Amino acid sequence: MMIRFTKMHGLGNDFVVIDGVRRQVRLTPDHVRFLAHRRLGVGCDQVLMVEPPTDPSRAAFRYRIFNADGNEVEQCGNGARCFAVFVRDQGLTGETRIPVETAAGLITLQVEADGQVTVDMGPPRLTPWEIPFEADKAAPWYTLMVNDQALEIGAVSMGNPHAVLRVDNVQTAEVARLGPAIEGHPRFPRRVNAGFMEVVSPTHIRLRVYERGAGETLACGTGACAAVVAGRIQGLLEDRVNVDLPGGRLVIQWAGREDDPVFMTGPATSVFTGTIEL
Ligand SMILES: N[C@@H](CCC[C@H](N)C(=O)O)C(=O)O
Repeated sequence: MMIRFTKMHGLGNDFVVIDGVRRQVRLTPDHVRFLAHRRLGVGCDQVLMVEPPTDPSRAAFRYRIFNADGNEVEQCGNGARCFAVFVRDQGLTGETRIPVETAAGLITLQVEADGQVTVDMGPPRLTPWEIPFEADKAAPWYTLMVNDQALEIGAVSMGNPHAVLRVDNVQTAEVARLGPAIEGHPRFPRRVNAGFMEVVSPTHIRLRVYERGAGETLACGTGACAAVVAGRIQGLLEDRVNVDLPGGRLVIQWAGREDDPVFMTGPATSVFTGTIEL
């Protein structure tokens, strides 16, 4: 099967985006791994599939997310912004406010006048069973034993699971060593995205994320939201925070109550389009 795709990125977190609205496309895990392969395929951190909604009264689209390892996952913040630009560029909608179904629930995107996209990611989920994370009750931080090392982590779901570790300096953080060990830690039964957060001030953090199923990426939107939520719960951050990732800056806002939605603002870029045989 020959498919058309658009290569996009959000601050360097890159995607192969496929229109599954005009033509039904069924992707297997092997297809995803091939598309994501940086030598044999197109190359990306995630494959995004845009589809018709299951409930047209709530949203015009559903968008699905597949990690480079072939697994389908619940949520992707940078992907959401790229999805919004994709459906407009493809002429699938002329709206600037776009509600969309994801595996983690409905989220709403707003395309701003300057081309940036603000996403209402919904409220964070903090109870351990919702993340999912093995712990007796919700707490601002937990001690996680990793290779005989006790790490203090925050645990947050933004629809997908995140562990957030505070570090003194993101540049020297042991992302390559600790990232895979946290990702596959047995207390996270569905594995986890591992964020390494340096708090510069109450309104500014630096962040690197070792993503579940993709490895370290240049940016992670849900990771930025989770880091701000974890930092705010720990009393370190204010309600509007600039998050500097290796690929650039996101602005994250969270008023701080458990049912308050998290808002993420940042860019989304189209790089090229192509066709590929699956
Ligand atoms: N890059 C994404 C997150 C993609 C999914 C993640 N790797 C997971 O497995 O949950 C983002 O920008 O949020």
